[in-house]
Amino acid sequence: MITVSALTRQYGKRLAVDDMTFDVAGGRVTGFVGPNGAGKSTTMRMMVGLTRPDSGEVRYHGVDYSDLKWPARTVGCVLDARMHPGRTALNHLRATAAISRVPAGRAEQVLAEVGLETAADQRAGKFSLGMRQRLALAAALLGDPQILLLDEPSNGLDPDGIHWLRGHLSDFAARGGTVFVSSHLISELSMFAQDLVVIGVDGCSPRTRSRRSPDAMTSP
Ligand SMILES: Nc1ncnc2c1ncn2[C@@H]1O[C@H](COP(=O)(O)OP(=O)(O)OP(=O)(O)O)[C@@H](O)[C@H]1O
Repeated sequence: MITVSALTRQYGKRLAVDDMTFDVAGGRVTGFVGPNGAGKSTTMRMMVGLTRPDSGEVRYHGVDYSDLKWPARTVGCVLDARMHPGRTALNHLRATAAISRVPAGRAEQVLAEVGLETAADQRAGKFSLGMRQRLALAAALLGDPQILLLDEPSNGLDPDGIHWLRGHLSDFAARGGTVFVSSHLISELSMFAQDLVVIGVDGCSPRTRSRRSPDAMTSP
């Protein structure tokens, strides 16, 4: 369970995230939907300590992210698909594994898990956006986390890739994992998310709500 309480972040005069409160249940896929500029990325970055909130807090089973014993092994993130262009896919994962203190052997496993084993020795700089998204997901899976936070992970994926991603995330949740995945398209999330957090253009909490059934979803 992730609890987001009264998160607020301002950039200059722009209130990017205003008093955002919601929770994310374990063992389910929760979609995070809102239009461009609504504050989804800023919220997700604050959830893993990459952007400092002006106020508010995020707790994972009651524990602050900065106090988690193994943050990278607890929470796997795809917050952007940038990576060192000169590194091969396998070397990128090995380097990430080393930083996260994960056994290097996991690199091959997660590469196969995302269907990139035949591209192991190709440089990431030559990858399509869809392949980079798969590689970013592989990096997020390295630490065998219980929680996945994914910001627009289907960007650049073709229809087969999107179908594969939905299945992969649903399986992850069915095995007890927690998935929090953003999109600006409610139609995309409604295909597989069980819960939904909807935010408006000003990223404010009063328009944030959870739905417990895809059948009940409507456009924000
Ligand atoms: N580093 C930053 N500096 C200044 N303003 C920022 C910064 N990051 C985000 N913003 C602003 O905060 C607001 C929310 O941006 P954010 O990227 O969180 O929205 P989003 O919902 O993820 O949008 P998108 O769907 O387009 O990715 C926007 O107005 C954006 O311009």
